[in-house]
Amino acid sequence: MLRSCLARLRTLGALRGPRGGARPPATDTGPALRLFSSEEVILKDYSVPNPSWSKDLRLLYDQYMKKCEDGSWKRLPSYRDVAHLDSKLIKEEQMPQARIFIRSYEDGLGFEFVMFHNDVEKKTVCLFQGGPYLQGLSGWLHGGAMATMIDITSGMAASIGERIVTANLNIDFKRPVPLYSVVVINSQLYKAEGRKLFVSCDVRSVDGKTLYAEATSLFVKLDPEKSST
Ligand SMILES: CCCCCCCCCC(=O)SCCNC(=O)CCNC(=O)[C@H](O)C(C)(C)COP(=O)(O)OP(=O)(O)OC[C@H]1O[C@@H](n2cnc3c(N)ncnc32)[C@H](O)[C@@H]1OP(=O)(O)O
Repeated sequence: MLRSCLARLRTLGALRGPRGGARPPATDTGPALRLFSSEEVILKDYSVPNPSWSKDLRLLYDQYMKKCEDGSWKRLPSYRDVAHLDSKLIKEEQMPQARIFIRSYEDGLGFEFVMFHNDVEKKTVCLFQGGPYLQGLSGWLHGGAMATMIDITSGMAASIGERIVTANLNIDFKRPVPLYSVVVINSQLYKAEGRKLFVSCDVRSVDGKTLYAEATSLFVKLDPEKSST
């Protein structure tokens, strides 16, 4: 039953959620996507403010929500469980505990972020605050955590709603990122060539003055004719 409902929602695009639009109601848990009124399946959208968000993150969030008002930018909702439900690669009943790892920490401990997408400019911006469980060297964010966020943000710039994978990711780490600080990840699709999507990305401080990292990446659209396993 759930599978058929999800398939229907996928067709309607509902699982990708309300991209942008009206500002979500400010609640402790954030707005939820109710799949069916008759079923207890509610997906919580995590890309809205929670009490762990710093002032910097909230201010930037408000600035980008303003940019959404004319429709040029859309806030991208983010769910904990949707990817595996929405994937044709695995069967959800085989991996009931699977979750998206960047959403698997409790509020404030891991990856706090929200993404905004501009479809005309092919840009995705991620406002990211790294929590204490992402520590690498003392007091700094682990480079792998940064790489994860660069990957996901670049992937969104490459293609929203299509089945793509990262084929190649090159990162120059320029400065260590202090734990708990907010950074702005700017990514842009600059070339599409057949199934290949090329994205550039940089990571900067909130004031834009500090360049933390630069990256380029290649995403490849999965070929439905080929087996991915
Ligand atoms: C909805 C938005 C989602 C946003 C988030 C997305 C982020 C996802 C983050 C991930 O964690 S993805 C998981 C990590 N990545 C993988 O597991 C990918 C594993 N690799 C593969 O599955 C395959 O190698 C791949 C699909 C990338 C390519 O295999 P295919 O057999 O489909 O294609 P093929 O090998 O024919 O390559 C297609 C083109 O890409 C090129 N290519 C593939 N891999 C490349 C590579 N590594 N470097 C450069 N070019 C590469 C390849 O040369 C070729 O170019 P041409 O068309 O010009 O001939």
